Amino acid sequence: MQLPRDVVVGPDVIYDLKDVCNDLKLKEGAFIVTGHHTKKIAGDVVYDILNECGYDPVIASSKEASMTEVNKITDLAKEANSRYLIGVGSGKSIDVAKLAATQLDLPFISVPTAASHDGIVSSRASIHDKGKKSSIEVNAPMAVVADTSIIAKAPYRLLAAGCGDIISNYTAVLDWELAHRLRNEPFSEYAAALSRMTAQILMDCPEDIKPELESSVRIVVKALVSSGVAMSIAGSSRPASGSEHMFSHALDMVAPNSALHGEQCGVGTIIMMYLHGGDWKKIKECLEIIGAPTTASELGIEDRYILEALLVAHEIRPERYTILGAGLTPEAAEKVARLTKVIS
Ligand SMILES: NC(=O)C1=CN([C@@H]2O[C@H](COP(=O)(O)OP(=O)(O)OC[C@H]3O[C@@H](n4cnc5c(N)ncnc54)[C@H](OP(=O)(O)O)[C@@H]3O)[C@@H](O)[C@H]2O)C=CC1
Ligand SMILES: O=C(CO)COP(=O)(O)O
Ligand SMILES: [Zn+2]
Repeated sequence: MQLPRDVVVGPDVIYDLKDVCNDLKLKEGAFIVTGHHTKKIAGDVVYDILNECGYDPVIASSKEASMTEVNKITDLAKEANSRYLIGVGSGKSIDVAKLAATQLDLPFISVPTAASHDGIVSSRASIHDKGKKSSIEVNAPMAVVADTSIIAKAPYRLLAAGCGDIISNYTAVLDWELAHRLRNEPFSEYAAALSRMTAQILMDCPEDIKPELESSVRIVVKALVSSGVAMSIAGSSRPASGSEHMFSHALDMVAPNSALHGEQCGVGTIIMMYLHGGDWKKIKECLEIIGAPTTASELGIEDRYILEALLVAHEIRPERYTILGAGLTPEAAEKVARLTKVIS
């Protein structure tokens, strides 16, 4: 099981990065991967911290989570004789750095600027290749440095999306239990309990999640870390990714303008909870209190793409058995989307 060795969460902890690197015996040879917006917000700060230590860092921006970008970063880091990689930014930058580090068999440090999903800590990377997005098993970050002052200043939409990704653990675990019962799929009680408890903590206090509040960011980051740990224990994303994630991955494929990963997973959780016969109204209410989307129009996605995604979601990962089984009929897809008020 791979777990981060250091997880540092709190205000201004970006300035503890030097101590984290020293603790991990990582000094010279840092390669920083950041995003176009997040370079100014945190990438340059990380560069300056390591430069002042005389660690001679290299910094590069990555525009998308694609295999082309991963290979570009891998080549640049190889040329620079880098000894470790640091992903500074949101999901895209972290995934690119994580996979490049794995390809080079080098340590990786995650410095998220937004708490938008549990990829900030997990041993998975979501990468586009030849028109298809795949979730790839990679080395887990050696350390996670989550500066809650920086994350609190990120657009609130990103934090609300992170909550959707956490709440989706409910239906992911229900799907996993179903696959265990019907298909004898290996199941970890411990990973499932941790994942469910993580979602429960958030569901118990949705009103504590508010814009620009450092305490809200802390709740969400800690939950994302727990979700990542649950996936590491399971050795797969099963505890945090079920039918609701398949729906989100399907939306990424069929909708011309997809929304944020966590936003789509939150809406997917409402629908899949209905199919499981669970309390979908509670999920919807909780997302509404947080200020995360609960309808197609709030996602900025036309109703017809929601229906299309529901019809193909079961094909996304045929080996992962879920409540979607062999797929919904068009009538059933429309019924569930209307009853849950996701489409009108
Ligand atoms: N590895 C895993 O397990 C998982 C990976 N993913 C993947 O992650 C990606 C989505 O990540 P997500 O974070 O939702 O979205 P993005 O990575 O697309 O980031 C959204 C935007 O927010 C910006 N941003 C980030 N932090 C700040 C900040 N502090 N202030 C202002 N702007 C900010 C980013 O800027 P910039 O342009 O600088 O990046 C970017 O433009 C997808 O590729 C998805 O597949 C999703 C779930 C799990
Ligand atoms: O997003 C994830 C968990 O929240 C990762 O899951 P996937 O394996 O579906 O990419
Ligand atoms: Zn997710």
